[in-house]
Amino acid sequence: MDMQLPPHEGGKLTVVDMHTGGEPLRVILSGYPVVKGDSVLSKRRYVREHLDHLRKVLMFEPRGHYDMYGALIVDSELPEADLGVLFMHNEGYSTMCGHAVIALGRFAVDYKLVKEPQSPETQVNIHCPCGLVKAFVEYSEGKTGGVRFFSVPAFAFATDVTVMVEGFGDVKVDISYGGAFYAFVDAQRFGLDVNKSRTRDLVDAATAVTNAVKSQVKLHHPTSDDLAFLYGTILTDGKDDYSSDPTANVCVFAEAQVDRSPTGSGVTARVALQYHKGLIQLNQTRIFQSGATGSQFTGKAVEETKCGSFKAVVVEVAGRAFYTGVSHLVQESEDKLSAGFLLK
Ligand SMILES: O=C(O)[C@H]1NCC[C@@H]1O
Repeated sequence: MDMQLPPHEGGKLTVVDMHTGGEPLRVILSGYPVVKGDSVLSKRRYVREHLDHLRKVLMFEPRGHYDMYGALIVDSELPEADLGVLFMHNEGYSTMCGHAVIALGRFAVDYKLVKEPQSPETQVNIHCPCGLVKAFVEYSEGKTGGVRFFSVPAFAFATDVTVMVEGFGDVKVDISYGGAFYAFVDAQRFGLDVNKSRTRDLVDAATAVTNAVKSQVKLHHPTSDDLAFLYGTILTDGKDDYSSDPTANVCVFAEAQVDRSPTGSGVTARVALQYHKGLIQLNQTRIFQSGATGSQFTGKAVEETKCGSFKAVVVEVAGRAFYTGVSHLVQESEDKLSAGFLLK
């Protein structure tokens, strides 16, 4: 059978699809216009202002879905970076994405974005909007495997902040930064269990918290205003004291989007919070499990540092990504739904 598409007009984008712990990553291979801007952060602003229609083509139905996630590889202004990246999701463009870094580490080695791969690990420096993230990709006999990465400086922004959450009253939240800002709350506060409750109930509670924090707490980041926004809320099982057992969480980010993975930037922020509270020591590894799929990442604080006046830590996160396919996405000019749509 002929596997070519019949003749058609309109744009064509080629993508490689992957997943990390169940969370999708659609890596754009070709067909995306040149992104203007002299820094990764200014490129992020450029795509938001000029090319947002392509995010909808790539992320939304009928080619994607409500919870789709994407990565656009761009040039970086940092000499030590092997690649720059912009992340995209159902609402816009994030500043950090750990599950994507784990997938992109493999992708960069497999698609030869780094010079000579080294065994047992190949280093890939990925310039994310939040800063330079160093990833180490297992590499043996021509095959890539698991990936660990070192985060940008991560810090507890505020703990035990009381916010008024619609439908739930006063709720105490912690706010922490792991390349993006998250609010953290024990799911028990809402009578929920991150491993067992219906996803819809977890989403409703987390979204109410996100809305409350966004309207009641002013965030700031020492290096850039572009980083000073709340990306989402992470509901946890409350098991923050050190244990060799896994601790579970569910991350609801962007426009009520649910992460299937344990959330790399969320693990980073949660480790920074646990370290700040004296619940874990440097180099004590914890296992973080997704309440959504049961997939796991490990995380540990490896070094104390500073971010502006905040006491911060560098966090190492590790996980594994897999390829799921390669696709040519086309837009037929007569297709009225071609621009993309979402069902809420
Ligand atoms: O792993 C992460 O950090 C990301 N996954 C989706 C939401 C976050 O950006």
